Amino acid sequence: MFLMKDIVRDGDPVLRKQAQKVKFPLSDQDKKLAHDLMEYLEVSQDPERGQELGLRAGVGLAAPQVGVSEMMASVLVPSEDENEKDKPVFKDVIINPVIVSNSVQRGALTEGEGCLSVDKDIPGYVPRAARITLKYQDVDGKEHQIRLKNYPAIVCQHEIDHLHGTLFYDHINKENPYAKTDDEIFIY
Ligand SMILES: OCN(O)CCCc1ccccc1
Ligand code: NI
Repeated sequence: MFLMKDIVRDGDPVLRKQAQKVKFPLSDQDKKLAHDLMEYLEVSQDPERGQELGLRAGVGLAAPQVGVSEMMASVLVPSEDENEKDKPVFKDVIINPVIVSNSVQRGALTEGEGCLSVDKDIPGYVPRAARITLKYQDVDGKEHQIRLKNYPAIVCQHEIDHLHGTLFYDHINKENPYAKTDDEIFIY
């Protein structure tokens, strides 16, 4: 079980490295990593258990954030309404993910982004592709190619950035953090 003490913070070089492709079939170590990356999200999103363990809630967690420079990240975007808890909008461990295409249209979260590896709040819009076509392998090595939009698309781009050594604030406009072009959509 990962705890906050296991999460690498900004400044550690592992967060700025290009992660290595994961080989299949997964080693026992990689199987455990995939499980633990998803377990963190599930527990951190459970109010009682998350609080009890002092976890910052997260909708994604990339292997480099726990010091493992491999192309693997968990994503768990819960459904908006509470009583649909067991039907998340997107839930999977994405391995060797590739964004095969993205919309010209950009999108950003109105409240900006945060990161479990960045302790301070960094305000500003994080412009991303509004829609993406994502190709990845799951823990069984099965290839998936899916189209994502809105929050799941934003989260997956945030996680895939981690695998290439990019952090969310790298995308924030230095001159005007809230600069927006007219065709940008805003989510949430
Ligand atoms: O890398 C994931 N982690 O730092 C948790 C935060 C995830 C996240 C937060 C806001 C927008 C997109 C993704
Ligand atoms: Ni992050």
